This record gives sequence, C-alpha cells and structure tokens, in this order.
Amino acid sequence: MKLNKTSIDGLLLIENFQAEDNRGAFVKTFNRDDFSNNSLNVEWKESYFSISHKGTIRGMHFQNPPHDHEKLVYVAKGAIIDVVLDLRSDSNTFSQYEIFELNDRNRYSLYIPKGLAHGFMSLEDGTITVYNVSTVYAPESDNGILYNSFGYDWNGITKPIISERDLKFQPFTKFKSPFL
Ligand SMILES: Cc1cn([C@H]2C[C@H](O)[C@@H](COP(=O)(O)OP(=O)(O)O[C@H]3O[C@H](C)C(=O)[C@H](O)[C@H]3O)O2)c(=O)[nH]c1=O
Repeated sequence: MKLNKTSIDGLLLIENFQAEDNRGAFVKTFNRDDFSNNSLNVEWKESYFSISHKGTIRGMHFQNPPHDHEKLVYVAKGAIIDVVLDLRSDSNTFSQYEIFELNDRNRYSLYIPKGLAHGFMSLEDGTITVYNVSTVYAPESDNGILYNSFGYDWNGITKPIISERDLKFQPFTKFKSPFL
C-alpha cells in the first residue's frame, strides 16, 4: 500500500496492494501498520457501501464536530469522479477542492481527514462505493455543501441523478466553518 500526498493538506491517494491471477483479483484496502507508519492512527467504527446508477451525484457530505470523522473511500465495482473540498478555515488549502477518478481498474482509495466535504459522480451503472468511517453515524451532525456551489462543474453534467436532501444543502458562499 502506497500513500500519496495530494494538493489538499492531509488528503491521501492510496495505491492499494492488488494481485490478479486466473481466478480474478485480490485487493487489500487497509493495513494498520501502513497507516500508523504514516502517523495515521485511525480506528474504523462503521463501514458501508452505496450502489449508484451512471450520472448519480452524492454529496458534498461531512459531519459536524463532535462527530466529524475520517473516511476511507474506494470503488469495489465501476468508476467514480471523486471530489473532496477543504472546509477547514485554518487550513492552507481552505476552499480548495481536488478531483480523482477511483475505479475497479486502478483500485485507488482516498483517505479523507476530518473537516473535508466529500462527494462523487458515478461514471458507470451499478458502481459500488465503499466507505470506512471513524465515528458511528450521528444524523444530527450530518451536513453538506450544495454540489454545484464551490466551483466544480462535474464534467458539465446537466441532469444528474441526485437526492432532494443533497439539493437542499447550503451553498459554499453561505458556509460558516465549524472546523477551526
Ligand atoms: C451514512 C448513513 C446514512 N444513513 C441513512 C440516511 C439516509 O436515509 C440513507 C442514505 O444516506 P445518504 O443519503 O447520506 O447516503 P449517501 O448520499 O450515499 O452518502 C454517502 O455518500 C457521500 C458521498 C458521503 O461522503 C457520505 O459520507 C456517505 O454517507 O441512509 C444511515 O442510516 N446510517 C449512516 O451511517
């Protein structure tokens, strides 16, 4: 497992161990020592996955303190454009975003620290996106930023498949960061 820095402080793009043979493929998505050797001492508390039609946008999601959490995100099947936005007002990269393609060919993961909003657009039908998170779900702390309010055009998609809830999130211009 190789952990690579990105343009956003603390956000890592992970090249996972993978082995292919005549049966198919094997991919390792977490190793405690690889993480702790990079000063990441995170304990995953929940894991879940979503299945998305092509053209689905989910996000931009984050958890407010005290339930803010780290995430490990990867694609088990299909492909996404993954988008991470820095919400930490004291960060050198506050308000910056970065995009990555995660898919079942590169088998990359993203390690997303606290204080970043996360979202993605599915590029293929039946895309399975898997999350490990470091807190137990706290609906009262669930929050988000409107997907098209921070400068990214999502490859110019005009009619994304998106939830009513995600469409009601605050625009980034009105966002007051709880991450100091
Ligand atoms: C996260 C979560 C959700 N839920 C319920 C809430 C909704 O009724 C339903 C689907 O949740 P949501 O619409 O938030 O799911 P996504 O839009 O796929 O959100 C996910 O994708 C984006 C890109 C992320 O980054 C979020 O961390 C991740 O939760 O499950 C639960 O009951 N428990 C949970 O832990």
